[in-house]
Amino acid sequence: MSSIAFQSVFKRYGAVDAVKHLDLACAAGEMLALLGPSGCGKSTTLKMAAGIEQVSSGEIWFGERPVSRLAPGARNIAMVFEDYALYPQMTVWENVAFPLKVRGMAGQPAAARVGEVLQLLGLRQMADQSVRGLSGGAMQRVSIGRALVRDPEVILFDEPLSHLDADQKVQLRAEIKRLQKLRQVTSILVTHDQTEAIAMADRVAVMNHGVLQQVGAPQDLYERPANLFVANFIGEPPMNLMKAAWDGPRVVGEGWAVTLPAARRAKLSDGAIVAGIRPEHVRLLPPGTAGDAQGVVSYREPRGDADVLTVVLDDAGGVKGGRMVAEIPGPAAFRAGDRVSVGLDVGRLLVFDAASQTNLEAAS
Ligand SMILES: Nc1ncnc2c1ncn2[C@@H]1O[C@H](COP(=O)(O)OP(=O)(O)OP(=O)(O)O)[C@@H](O)[C@H]1O
Repeated sequence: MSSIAFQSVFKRYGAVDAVKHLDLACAAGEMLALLGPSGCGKSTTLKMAAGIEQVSSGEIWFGERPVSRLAPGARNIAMVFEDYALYPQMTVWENVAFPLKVRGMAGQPAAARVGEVLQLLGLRQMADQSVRGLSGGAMQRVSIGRALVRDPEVILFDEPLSHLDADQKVQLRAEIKRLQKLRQVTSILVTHDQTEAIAMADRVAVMNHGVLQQVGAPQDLYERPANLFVANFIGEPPMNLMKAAWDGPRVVGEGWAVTLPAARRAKLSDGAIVAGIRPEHVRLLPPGTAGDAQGVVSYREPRGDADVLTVVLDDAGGVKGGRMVAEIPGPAAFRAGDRVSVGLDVGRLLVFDAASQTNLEAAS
């Protein structure tokens, strides 16, 4: 297995800069997810690794080997596509055996490899079936088998779960992760679905408008987003991001205020800020209880084990109250129209620079 590194990679389509100065590495045996909204450049990045698209400038390395000028066939990669790309007239066995056949591998060694991969994927019983009648999940397992069978250096997964039902998604997500770890195959996964990226990848690279925003372990992105884009993109319901200002050690927002510990405040520069707090770090208390804000519940969305409540804060200090979303264990004691006191977990409050949009503490 080899590592993959994108070194100052740039891709331009006419006037469109699809990927801008990408520096990103995926370690040998790691699964790295490329995550971002439609048009952010994640598919283009994957296609450049595959050799389907050429880089405009920069280099892609597989281990010590520069590959950006190599044809796809010379890169020793396998791809798993969202639409499975199987040969419909062939059986499960024939589809998985195909990459070996085109490389001239036949007889007992090929049969043993195909058999082992089918076993690994729980496809042994279906070996002689045509792939035509299979469920989406089974078809995708066949296509994963076809990718694994020849021990590629790298597997590139392009939205592999996007056509599957919710329960098949969950199953296959775990299956892909298990196989990837078992075989220690370096993998890049492209997805627009944060749940998928977080569940499957060792690290997640978040892109927007062709620019890498942050790369890190899922928990890092969740707890220490580098900027407002990542803060807003990761997490559901999204983080509360609220215009705020400094008043000494106090962060004052629209209808709320908290005091930061002196040591923390001392490290943060002055200037216009945006404060961020995740809904699960907002507490709702009975009205009149001391809190960081007071307000009225405007909307309650039950989510089974948790409820998501939107609170319209009271005006304070001559400033119109803003909105805040809280996620609390369900069923919540509060309903739309109830007055509440709002408590913020100040240790979890993030402070972003309003102009540069960067997390002031992640940057320091
Ligand atoms: N072949 C092409 N010719 C011209 N522009 C392209 C081409 N392929 C992609 N682009 C443009 O490059 C940008 C990045 O596209 P890309 O497909 O990589 O994004 P993406 O994040 O994978 O989005 P999606 O999930 O919708 O595929 C977009 O603005 C897109 O319109």
